[in-house]
Amino acid sequence: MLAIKALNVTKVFRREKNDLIYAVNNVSFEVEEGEIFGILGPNGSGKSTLIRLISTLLIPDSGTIEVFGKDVVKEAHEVRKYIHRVSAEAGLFKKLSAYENLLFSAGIYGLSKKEAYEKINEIASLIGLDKKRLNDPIEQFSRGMQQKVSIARAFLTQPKLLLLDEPTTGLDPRAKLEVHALIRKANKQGSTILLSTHDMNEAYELCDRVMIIFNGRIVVIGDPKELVRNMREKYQDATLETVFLEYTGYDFSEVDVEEVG
Ligand SMILES: Nc1ncnc2c1ncn2[C@@H]1O[C@H](COP(=O)(O)OP(=O)(O)OP(=O)(O)O)[C@@H](O)[C@H]1O
Repeated sequence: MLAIKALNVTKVFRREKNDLIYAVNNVSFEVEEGEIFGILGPNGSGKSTLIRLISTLLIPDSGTIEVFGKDVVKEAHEVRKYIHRVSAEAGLFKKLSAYENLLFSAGIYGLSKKEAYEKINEIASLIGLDKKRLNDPIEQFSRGMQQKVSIARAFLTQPKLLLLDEPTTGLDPRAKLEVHALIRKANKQGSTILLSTHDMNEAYELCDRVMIIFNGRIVVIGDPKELVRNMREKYQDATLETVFLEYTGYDFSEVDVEEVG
């Protein structure tokens, strides 16, 4: 079964009267159930907009998106049962402790208090969240720690589709690896994963397929290892970063570096 089927999706933002931004421009792609699917693209290329469309937070101007066969506009209520989205703005209650935030979410998802405590402790140790600090209010947490709490929240339940908008931005290298392990674990347990990232190593290691978007349009979709292999025919030491730069039209060899002194 398809986890996501997007067909000719366009989302336009109006800045001023005649100034239109095609944040997502006639995009079609499919994500198979069970995949870890990465969205890559420069700043402002439309990654977050696309994730917000899939998670029913925005309505497309044209085209359709189905999540496990349900239309994100006409059957938004059904779609919301399948998904959980994590984004950079952590969306936590700042005055409440991490525990309280997680218990609150667990309650919404119908976990008993006992189940919730067990789950929270398990996930906290998996992502290296200091247990001693779980009772501190979120506003006293660093950005990375807040990010970890919002990731922990996503793993309290087993969503059919996990939408992770730059889940590891701002995390230290160890925390990144811990989150990667958690993503793999959730995937093994049955969650399909869609994640956006600026970390090419992360995408290369984690994703079954990646999609690079540029100015709201898809420029390439494929297995990252295969994309790199193909690129090595042109550049011997190509990495996914080379693929990214090639497809998004950036060429650093053309940048003049001014020498000072
Ligand atoms: N609510 C909005 N109103 C107006 N323009 C918007 C809105 N949201 C996004 N945009 C514009 O749509 C385009 C795509 O933005 P989006 O946030 O989807 O990019 P992104 O690829 O997620 O970027 P980043 O990597 O910087 O997070 C940008 O030009 C952005 O300014």
